[in-house]
Amino acid sequence: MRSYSLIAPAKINLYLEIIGDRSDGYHELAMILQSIDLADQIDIHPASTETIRVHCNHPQVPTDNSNLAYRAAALMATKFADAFRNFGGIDITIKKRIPVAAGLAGGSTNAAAVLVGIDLLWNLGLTFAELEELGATLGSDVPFCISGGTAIATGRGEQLSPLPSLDHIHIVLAKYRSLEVSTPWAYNTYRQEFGGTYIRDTANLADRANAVHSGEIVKAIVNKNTVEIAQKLHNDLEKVVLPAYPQVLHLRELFATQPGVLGTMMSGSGPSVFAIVESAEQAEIVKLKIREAIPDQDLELFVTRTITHGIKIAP
Ligand SMILES: C[C@](O)(CO)[C@H](O)COP(=O)(O)OP(=O)(O)OC[C@H]1O[C@@H](n2ccc(N)nc2=O)[C@H](O)[C@@H]1O
Ligand SMILES: Nc1ncnc2c1ncn2[C@@H]1O[C@H](COP(=O)(O)OP(=O)(O)OP(=O)(O)O)[C@@H](O)[C@H]1O
Repeated sequence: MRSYSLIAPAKINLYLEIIGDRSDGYHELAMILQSIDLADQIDIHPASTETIRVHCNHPQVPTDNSNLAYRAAALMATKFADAFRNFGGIDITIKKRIPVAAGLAGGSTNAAAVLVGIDLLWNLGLTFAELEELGATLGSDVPFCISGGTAIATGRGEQLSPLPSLDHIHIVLAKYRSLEVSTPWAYNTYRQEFGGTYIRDTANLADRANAVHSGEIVKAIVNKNTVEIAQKLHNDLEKVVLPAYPQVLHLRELFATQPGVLGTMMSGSGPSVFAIVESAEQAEIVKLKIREAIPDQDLELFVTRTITHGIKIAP
């Protein structure tokens, strides 16, 4: 039986609006998610015994059953128990390049790759819709990570509507290695501070979230107007993360003053911050300028770009 090597790209949030409280404890969201060319590699090998094993080159990533990739494999083993028995175990190796706990969906994209990889390994022939439904049980960002590209995400982030893809928009991305922001903390703090302004009627929640379809940033994406997209970036979670993490606020302000930067925003629940930049050359210059201003090697800097795909087989 063959092995599969998969590319699992990170995502950034071009837009994240918190609409209100849901009865299941999650928040109703209106988001625009975008895949970027910063990716982990996931190798999936068949194993001789009925076990699931995860290996990872990153010390902060657990390899036990708390790893999201492990949980994806366990889900497939339970749902497709006959195939698990017939084909045997699964050995997963994660080559981590995506910064961990960064708001870039690192764990989610690993889980997405495992779902796609096991579907191939066991010849299950699942559709994207079926894989997304399985992915939604693992985490809100997992369904998007499967197909990737550019998409509106509503509900708790799992309801997707594809947008025209944005290729080759130049991005500079920064993250302090030692800084982690917990996603539950970010949402819970937002609820405590801004919960008073929430809409609580369920029908209304979905209507409000769907208003993003006719929003200005979507028009800018449809028109492929990078300058306008950069001006319309938005993330409600900045309201709680920036005041609590002065280093992130500083990064955000530093990016905003660099020549060639069209717009800047925190991604997801942070703490990574990205900037949309005019050209590949400008991106290298911005990266250099940020490094000059913050020589601390704890700050990781990446030049990347938007891409049009999610999980794919490595060339
Ligand atoms: C911040 C984002 O990454 C933006 O894309 C996502 O909203 C979070 O996606 P994720 O990490 O896949 O999130 P999940 O694993 O589903 O949820 C983690 C925690 O975030 C909070 N959460 C998440 C999604 C959502 N719509 N409302 C929430 O309140 C909940 O406290 C939940 O327990
Ligand atoms: N495969 C994995 N890759 C990275 N982290 C993982 C993985 N599985 C579990 N984790 C744990 O999940 C935590 C969050 O890491 P992750 O990189 O997924 O965050 P994130 O990018 O903020 O996710 P999101 O944007 O979906 O909220 C880490 O602290 C780590 O311990």
